[in-house]
Amino acid sequence: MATCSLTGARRILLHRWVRQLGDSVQGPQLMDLPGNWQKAKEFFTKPALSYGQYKQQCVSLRIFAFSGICGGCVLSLAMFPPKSSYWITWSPLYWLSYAKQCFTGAAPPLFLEKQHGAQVAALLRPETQAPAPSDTDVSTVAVAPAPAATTTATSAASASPCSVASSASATVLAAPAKPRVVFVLGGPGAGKGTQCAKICDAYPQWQHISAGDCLRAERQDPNSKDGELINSYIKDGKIVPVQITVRLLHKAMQKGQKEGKTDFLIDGFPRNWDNVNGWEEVIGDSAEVMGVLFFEASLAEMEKRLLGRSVTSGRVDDNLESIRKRFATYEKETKPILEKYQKEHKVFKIDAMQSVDFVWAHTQTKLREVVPCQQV
Ligand SMILES: Nc1ncnc2c1ncn2[C@@H]1O[C@H](COP(=O)(O)OP(=O)(O)O)[C@@H](O)[C@H]1O
Ligand SMILES: Nc1ccn([C@@H]2O[C@H](COP(=O)(O)OP(=O)(O)O)[C@@H](O)[C@H]2O)c(=O)n1
Repeated sequence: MATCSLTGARRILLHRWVRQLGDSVQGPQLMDLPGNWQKAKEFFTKPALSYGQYKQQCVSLRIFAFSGICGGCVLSLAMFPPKSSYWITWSPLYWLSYAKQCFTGAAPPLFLEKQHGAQVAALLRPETQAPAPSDTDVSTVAVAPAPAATTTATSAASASPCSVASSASATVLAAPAKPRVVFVLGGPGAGKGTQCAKICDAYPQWQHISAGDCLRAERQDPNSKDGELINSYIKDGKIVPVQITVRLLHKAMQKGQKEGKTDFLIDGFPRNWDNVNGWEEVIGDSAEVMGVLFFEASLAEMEKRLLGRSVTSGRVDDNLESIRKRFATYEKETKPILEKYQKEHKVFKIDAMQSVDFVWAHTQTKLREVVPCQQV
């Protein structure tokens, strides 16, 4: 009995103590959101008459303030993501496409599919590198005296296609044995040229060669016998016969090599089977095709961009009629080419619908995957 009344007295004391601390608020349960919302609103509309009421209003308001701030932070992170390539690689926005790639086979293979070799002796004596390239054959350039490929590795037989060797005291870095090529594809106006220009600005070993630019330059040449033909093909959004295109690409690569370039972005090529076969015949094994950067954007977005570009480009094909024809050619002829490279695990997709800066960050990440041993 005595114990019982002692417990009762303690309870009353404790209750009073808690009340003085202001913890005895009475109101809706935490999960009663409508009730809490009512109380939270009262914070602004109905001044509290007691401390208990005031505390309850604060507690209710806190629930909405907390979720509002957290929600706002998450939303702003999604809308204005940090410009870091790490974020772009691992952002939840890309999880779905990565999961898809696992099943469609578009992901790059985990293990090497072919053998890569390197002349270790030559690499350890870089001063004995091959002479300057000749005018006629891309394949004659063994090691260009250019900005070297710039990642260190532990072995010359490294999995990467760069020629890299290491010795006990120092690591010798050398340019690749063959010129390395990355094809850049995507619909007209997807932003291929814009991103290629950024790559070349940032990394001097790269050269941007746009098939379209080569053809337009050739068309302007009064001595060219192909000028008229090129003009009519471009106007109609059709693909120019590959003999013409690949000759111009080859010439541009040779010029780039003389200037010390080792890596080439071949933009807008190959656009159909004719292009693929022509490349194989003329360039073939003399260059190493590392992969395809594919800029993916909707037709509506590309049309909008091309119409924007038409204001200043002065291009005969930047008008609605030619644009639609180019889209048709892209859908019919270029997409099957992408499938071919996809089967070879060589396609590296980039979401080109985002802002230029966002696409640029993603491009750098992908370029590192295509050419793993270079400094990008
Ligand atoms: N990510 C982007 N967002 C908005 N506009 C872009 C983006 N990338 C490029 N553009 C613009 O779209 C137009 C087409 O870009 P361009 O790089 O010439 O495309 P492509 O070489 O694929 O035909 C240009 O006017 C360019 O400034
Ligand atoms: N490999 C190629 C690339 C371009 N071209 C022609 O050049 C035009 C312009 O190509 P481009 O790459 O400069 O421009 P976009 O269509 O990418 O904006 C194409 O529409 C084709 O007519 C070609 O015939 N073969």
